[in-house]
Amino acid sequence: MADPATQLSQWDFRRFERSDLTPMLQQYVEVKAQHPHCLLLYRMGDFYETFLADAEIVSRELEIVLTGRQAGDKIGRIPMAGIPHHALERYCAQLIDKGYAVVICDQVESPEQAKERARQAKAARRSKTDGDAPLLPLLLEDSEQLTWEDAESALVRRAVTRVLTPGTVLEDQLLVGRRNNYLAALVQAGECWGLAFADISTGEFQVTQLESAEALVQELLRLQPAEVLMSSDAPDPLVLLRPGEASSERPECLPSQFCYTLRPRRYFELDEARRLLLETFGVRSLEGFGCENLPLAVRAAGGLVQHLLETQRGVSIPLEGIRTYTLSQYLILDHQTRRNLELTQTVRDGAQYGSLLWALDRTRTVMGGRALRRWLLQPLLDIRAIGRRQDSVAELHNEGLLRERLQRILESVYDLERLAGRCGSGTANARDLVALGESLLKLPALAEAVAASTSPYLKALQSIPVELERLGEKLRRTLVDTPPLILTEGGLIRAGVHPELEGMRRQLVEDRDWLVDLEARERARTGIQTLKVGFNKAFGYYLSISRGKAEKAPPEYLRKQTLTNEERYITPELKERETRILNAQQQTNQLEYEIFNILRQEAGRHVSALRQVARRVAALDALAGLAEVAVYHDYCRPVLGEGREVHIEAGRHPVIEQAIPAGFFVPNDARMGGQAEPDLIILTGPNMSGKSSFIRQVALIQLLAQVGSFVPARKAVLGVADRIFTRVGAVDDLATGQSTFMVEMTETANILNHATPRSLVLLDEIGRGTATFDGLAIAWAVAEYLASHIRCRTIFATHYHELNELASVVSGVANYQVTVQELADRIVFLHRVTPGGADRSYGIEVGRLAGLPSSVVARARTVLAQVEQHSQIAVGLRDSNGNASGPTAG
Ligand SMILES: Nc1ncnc2c1ncn2[C@@H]1O[C@H](COP(=O)(O)OP(=O)(O)OP(=O)(O)O)[C@@H](O)[C@H]1O
Repeated sequence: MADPATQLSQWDFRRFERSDLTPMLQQYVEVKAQHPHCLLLYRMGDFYETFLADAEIVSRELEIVLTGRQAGDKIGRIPMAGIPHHALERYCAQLIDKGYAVVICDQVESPEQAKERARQAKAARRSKTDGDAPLLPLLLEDSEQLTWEDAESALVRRAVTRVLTPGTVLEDQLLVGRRNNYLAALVQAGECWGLAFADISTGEFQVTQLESAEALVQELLRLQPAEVLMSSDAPDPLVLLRPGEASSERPECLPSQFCYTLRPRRYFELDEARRLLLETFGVRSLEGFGCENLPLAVRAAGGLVQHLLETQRGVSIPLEGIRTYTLSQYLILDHQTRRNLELTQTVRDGAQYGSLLWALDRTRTVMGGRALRRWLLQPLLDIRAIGRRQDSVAELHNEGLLRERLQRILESVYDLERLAGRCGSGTANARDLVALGESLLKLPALAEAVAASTSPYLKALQSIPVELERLGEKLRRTLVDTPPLILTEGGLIRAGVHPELEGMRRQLVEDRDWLVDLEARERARTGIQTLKVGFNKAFGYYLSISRGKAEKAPPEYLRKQTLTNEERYITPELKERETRILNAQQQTNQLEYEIFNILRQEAGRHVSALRQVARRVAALDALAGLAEVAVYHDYCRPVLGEGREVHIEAGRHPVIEQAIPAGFFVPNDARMGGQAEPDLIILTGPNMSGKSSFIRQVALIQLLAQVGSFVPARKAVLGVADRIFTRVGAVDDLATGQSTFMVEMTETANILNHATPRSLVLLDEIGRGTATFDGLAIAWAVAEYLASHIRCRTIFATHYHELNELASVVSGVANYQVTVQELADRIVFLHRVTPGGADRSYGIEVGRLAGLPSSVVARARTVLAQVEQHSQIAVGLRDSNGNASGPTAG
């Protein structure tokens, strides 16, 4: 059998005999052994150090210098890389972003405490043994010579204080403000899956059960979780599969682009999961959460909570109750559709600029930004819920001054949702509490502004819980405006807040004044005008006299240090005062920290109320932004009904119209799905005329309407759609090794298998990825199937003009074209959609515009003329009388 040790990398910690390592590295390896798959950041003074293989990874990933450290006589130097403690969050953010889990091991006592402990231990040993133990040849953390045993006990005690995995971070710097950070957990049983996901920074926690791996993958792609937990036979320590990492543990159906964490199966057992959930939420049954009878969902949720317990290390689990949902509550958008419609990022470069979110996001708070993003990715089906959002957009649209007033207030509201979470988990720092206080103090102004409002989302903010106002006031009253980040060095609490603190501070001032006076007193007494009082870390306060005057130093001055130009002295009186000052300073800092802690706990007790208000503020912000866009870009309120019609008058593409100069966008109508109207539109037109833009525009208007937004049109009456499907463009899916055409056909098959009469289907150039005749044949058959079998509303953009024949064969099909104007030497794109079919593509014209050499353009024209002359494609679909033949009945 292969020796497992030989498979370990050169610097794997498991290769080393612990007793060969220095005491400090033994301590390190002990901690590392409990977290073998995580990067261990080990606090040493002002640095977090990494050693061995971790050091190599960290230095490579963070581009920091790889140094070395002596690890013991037998081992020699080992790799080491460190980051300054104040930059911890920034560097952790980078590591987590790259899919690593990071364990923070902190010093839990000061070096002085450790030394004192060691001295006592040494004294105790001395009194027990006769002779001295052999002395260590090197000087360790102290100037005293120590034995190995002493050195071990002199080691500063350290403990793991945090385990950071991509889905369990709470720190501001580790999160993206305008995006949720989801931790997901999966449980599989046959075809079915349980899915739980939570954003622990905002407290959101949802569960569902899904009937196929395909549905699960679509949900994962919507959520884009930072980390996915999976039950496995893996051992207890965390095993993280970084994005793209191959592993037999991950079922093939799951996309490799996420970071997966393997957890033992017992975390996901039903009884254990249920028990943990009941205990965590302090309830007697899961019925209130709606998941009592959804065992897979419960198991996933239990595994998720168990993971949090392990990574949060005693920090209370900052989750609200569980919300159970089903996919059928929302408009279903598959991943391809969200991608094709460029809802949150563009296909070309993945940027937000140029996406629908970019065009619509006028939010003033990051939580408003998160809400809008969620809404766009998950539009609604319930007309009443949509109506509530529309009513609020309408009020904010009509009341411009009110909207502007609200938005001005929102500009100074911080991320209440996440601040609340950090208070609840006890991880908030003083700046967080100041931001929380400032934000809370804005709420009364919001409430006052909406006092007379009538729409639901505005009315929800009319009354602010009085305890939150009081909390805001208290925070402002107690904390200084810009407190330091470090909580234990004072400077947090305002003057005049706490009588005991005041007394201590007064005493400190008096003692310091005594020092200032001391300088004058001693100068007068000794007659040395250059005498000064100074301070340094090594030996505290001292009196300094220039070398020339040193002989005049009084006898009670004890020389402590000689420098080139000065002598430094101490006196018993000075030392006594110094001890007093340092003790007083420490006690003051400690008291400040205690006052801060009590305040933080008090804020933490309001976490639920804070989050509820935060969610309302976020929704108001998102709606105000939608209203602003509606005003500035002249959107209308769509009328939504239970019917199937898509009636859009003078519709525009919300993104393109903002990207091109004002007034250049040509509005177009769309009418389908109503009485005596087509269900399927065949849209032809030259290249570059605007076919793709038109079909996307129809989809986006439908989607925006179901988000509750106004839409870019003069008028819109729309039936609620259950799904929107798009099949657009041709992109190789290199990741899964599928060809362009295979991807196209897979997506088309998905549409044909899942579309219903209530769906809206947008197809762009089906069949283009294969030989012309095959492509045309497939396009024809697909269009025919959609029109005559599924009868969903479809727009089918194509260059196959032959498809225009379909309208005369199948009822409910109509032809539209995007028109161009043909001038003597060029064509002008009118971007106007009109009834009728185009018979030319002007592809060669577009090639000429794009700069093809003129000889190639001329040759293409000749070839086209010949091909057209001999083409019989459409003829084959006609019967002997010249009529188009219909689909076979079936
Ligand atoms: N209604 C419109 N008003 C103004 N400009 C438009 C309009 N529709 C489209 N455009 C502009 O025309 C360009 C081409 O549009 P689009 O890509 O939709 O054409 P297409 O007909 O799908 O072309 P192809 O067949 O080559 O894919 C777009 O980049 C857009 O800027």
